[in-house]
Amino acid sequence: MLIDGGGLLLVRHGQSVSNAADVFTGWSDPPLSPLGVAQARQAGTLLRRLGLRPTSVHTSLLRRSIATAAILMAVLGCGQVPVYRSWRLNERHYGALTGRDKRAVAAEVDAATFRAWRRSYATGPPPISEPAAAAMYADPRYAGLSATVLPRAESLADVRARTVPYWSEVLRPLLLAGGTPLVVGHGNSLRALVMHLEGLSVAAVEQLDIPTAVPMLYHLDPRGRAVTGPQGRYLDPVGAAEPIRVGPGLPALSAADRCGAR
Ligand SMILES: O=C(O)[C@H](O)COP(=O)(O)O
Repeated sequence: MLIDGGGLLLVRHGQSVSNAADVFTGWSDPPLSPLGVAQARQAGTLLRRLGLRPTSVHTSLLRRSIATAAILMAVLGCGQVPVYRSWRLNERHYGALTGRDKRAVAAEVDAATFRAWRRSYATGPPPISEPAAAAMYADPRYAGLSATVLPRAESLADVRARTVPYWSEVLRPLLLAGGTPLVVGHGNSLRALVMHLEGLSVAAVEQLDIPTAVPMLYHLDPRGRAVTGPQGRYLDPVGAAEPIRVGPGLPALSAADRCGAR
């Protein structure tokens, strides 16, 4: 099956070593796990089979996003396209939970608090300490940013406030110009974007989990609103429903599956 035209492609990075270890990750910066690398390749293979060619790539400042984008684009073999990195696409800042084992945290607090920290719209986790924040933001990648945009913890509402401008000021204009921007984001930065694009209620977004490395595609309708195609939110709905996606998934590409072949 090939999909005509382009659109906005969103994909969560492949599994990181912290995801594999069930550790709160947020703005910490672990690499992809071997499974995450395989998932990124699989996502690239799917886009290639569907004939979808990103015209620009948008990542967070975190290497699991940057590496997933690089692997995926290498599989696509579409040559060089502009690549943009933005703190606005970073994962939700998990505050004092960053680096902590999720099961250990779950054992310390009641289930409602644990769920609120992970999935609620308005409640953020407890903030990271001042020294831990200072150490995190000493990293050169954050050097050009004002202290006012560097969080110590974020709710999903906070994440929405920083991701929606990236949609309206960067992604939407690219779509209107006929481009196919690819965003490689994170579980919660993508929940926030999907909430905005689909007009989800707070109750609906609190139920939403975004799987690793399953591409989503949105088009603009004649009124300029983001809509999904007939396949729904995910280009691989079966893969999206699997608790953990494991390769090989799709068969190897043949020479006929060259970038842009119809
Ligand atoms: O930052 C993290 O720990 C993950 O990217 C998302 O974790 P969550 O599913 O607990 O929000």
